[in-house]
Amino acid sequence: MTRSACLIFNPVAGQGDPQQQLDVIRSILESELELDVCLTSEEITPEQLAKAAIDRGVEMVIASGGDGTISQAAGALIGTKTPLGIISTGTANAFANALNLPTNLEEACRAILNGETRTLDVAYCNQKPMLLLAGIGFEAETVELADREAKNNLGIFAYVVSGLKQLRNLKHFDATIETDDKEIKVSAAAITVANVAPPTSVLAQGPAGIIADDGLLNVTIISPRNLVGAIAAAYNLLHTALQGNPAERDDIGYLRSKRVVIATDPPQKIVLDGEIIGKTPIEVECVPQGLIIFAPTTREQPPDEKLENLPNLEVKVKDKDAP
Ligand SMILES: Nc1ncnc2c1ncn2[C@@H]1O[C@H](COP(=O)(O)OP(=O)(O)OP(=O)(O)O)[C@@H](O)[C@H]1O
Repeated sequence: MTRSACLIFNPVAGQGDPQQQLDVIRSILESELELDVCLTSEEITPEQLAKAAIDRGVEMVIASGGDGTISQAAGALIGTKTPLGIISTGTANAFANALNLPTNLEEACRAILNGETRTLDVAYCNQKPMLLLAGIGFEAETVELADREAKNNLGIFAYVVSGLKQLRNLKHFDATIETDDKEIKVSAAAITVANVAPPTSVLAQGPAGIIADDGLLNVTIISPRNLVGAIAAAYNLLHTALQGNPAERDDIGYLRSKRVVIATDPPQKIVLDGEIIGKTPIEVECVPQGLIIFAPTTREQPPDEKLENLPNLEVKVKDKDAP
């Protein structure tokens, strides 16, 4: 019997041609699914559309858009048995990158039709669904500067440009962090609470390995003394994350907890899965194994070497046994 699915499609996410993307998605998915296509608008959220789809009894919900769209659609599925299909067409696509999900349209559609699923932790941040992370301070200011116009003009570099602008404006705040077993007071420029995060979400990379199904949130606290310290801290975080090691500078701290409450003085902006949602305080609670997603279990690893087509290329393979 044909399975029923609701496709929630954000027509303004990312920089691609939405009509062409929708045509490709439909042509693949409609071969095997009874597909109900719902477009998001500024007023109609992915969460509302996903809730209505569940009420209609669909067997799966598929979200196509950026991290904001995917996170909000997932919100309606937390704690249900309805799986989420993910087609990333956004600017950063951090969720797909963190979980090694396909970011190519055709591959993403095939992964959904294959039907292999995986169960992940999710969280609620101030009652809103969180798949990736909540950023306080620096990251929120950076995301706010990278508005739709900047993303349309610069793509992913909109975040880099606004991050560099924001560095010149680095401000510290006092924070109180309450975890399952501690209350911590600290001065910081950025605090990130992550469920999952790709290595490019540098400010989340304090601990080694952010595990998507360990039932815990990862908190990274960054307190650089000045601009040079901030750049050095960001470099250290990226470098250690790519090597799978924890950060090791005195101005970076990290811890894990199932629930975290953070208050700041003065109040700081919060970015939740790519969208500004207001100001501190925040309360984040992990929902272990709260979401089922379609995910290929065996994906081809990307090659770790590419040299072909470089100008004047000559490659000589060394004899390992030679002295
Ligand atoms: N039809 C629409 N017209 C205008 N805005 C929309 C529409 N549908 C959704 N939105 C807005 O899109 C935003 C979510 O975008 P989303 O995160 O999916 O993509 P993105 O910003 O390109 O990607 P990323 O999160 O990777 O940077 C929300 O702020 C939402 O209000």
